[in-house]
Amino acid sequence: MSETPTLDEALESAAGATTLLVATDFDGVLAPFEKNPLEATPVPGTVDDLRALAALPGVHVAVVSGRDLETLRALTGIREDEPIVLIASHGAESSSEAVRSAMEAASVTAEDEERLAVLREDIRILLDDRHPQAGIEHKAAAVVVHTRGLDREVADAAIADARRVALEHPGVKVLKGKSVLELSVSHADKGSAVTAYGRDVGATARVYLGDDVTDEDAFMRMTRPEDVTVKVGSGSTAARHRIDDEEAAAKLLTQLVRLREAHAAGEVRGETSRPNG
Ligand SMILES: O=P(O)(O)OC[C@H]1O[C@H](O[C@H]2O[C@H](CO)[C@@H](O)[C@H](O)[C@H]2O)[C@H](O)[C@@H](O)[C@@H]1O
Repeated sequence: MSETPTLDEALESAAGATTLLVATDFDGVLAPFEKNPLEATPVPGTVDDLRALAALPGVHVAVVSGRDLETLRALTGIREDEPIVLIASHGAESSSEAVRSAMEAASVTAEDEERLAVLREDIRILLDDRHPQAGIEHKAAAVVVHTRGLDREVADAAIADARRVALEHPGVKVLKGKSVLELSVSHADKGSAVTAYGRDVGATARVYLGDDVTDEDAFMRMTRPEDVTVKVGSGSTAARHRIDDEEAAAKLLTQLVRLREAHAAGEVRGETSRPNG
């Protein structure tokens, strides 16, 4: 293998790890963007590939998202009794007890909820009065202003005004995503949450796919030689690898299933596994 492995080489190596964590973002990775956030649908086959990975020995799977837990469960169709962990609200919510416990210090307090209620109302008034074309999304720990599909000037004005409103609310974190401005009272981040899950399962290699600025927290925390960080789409990134789009992400997951199945079959036949675990 060359000093800087190609993505194929890195995946081949990670697939042979004793304990592999596969974690993926939702919007812009598993699911292409839609104007209506509730219409985002995973690329066909991707959730089944996650299920196939989770069924293989020594593989742990997580979907990591800015969505809240209830919405993420509904959009992925991943049931509570399935062995796939959901990490939602950028790490503030999770189906994993270990992740919840690790993120306790960042959990939303009663005071945060009061702050969020006032903020929701101020954002609603702003959009009603000045930006009726912008959309609003309410999440457990955040309110989100949506501008997908709007003219650039209209979108920029809505985002700038929402930022100004946020400044009037101390303790509110502002996250600029793709055609969204998220105003959150949670101080969790995807990097802390997903690495907590990796520690809990004893991952010896971690694969993470993400497309947005909030995924950079995960990319920056996954810097062991065995880690495979993959940025989906354009934009600056701390990830080691890049692929084009959600279709390429779907192919990568299928490739990972095949590679891990091959390693598992090799072990059953008594072949020596790769020495990276
Ligand atoms: O962490 P993610 O899973 O990537 O979630 C980030 C945000 O995704 C959603 O917004 C994005 O997808 C929408 C549906 O396709 C699209 O309309 C919007 O323009 C995108 O930014 C979601 O609505 C946000 O709450 C998430 O934080």
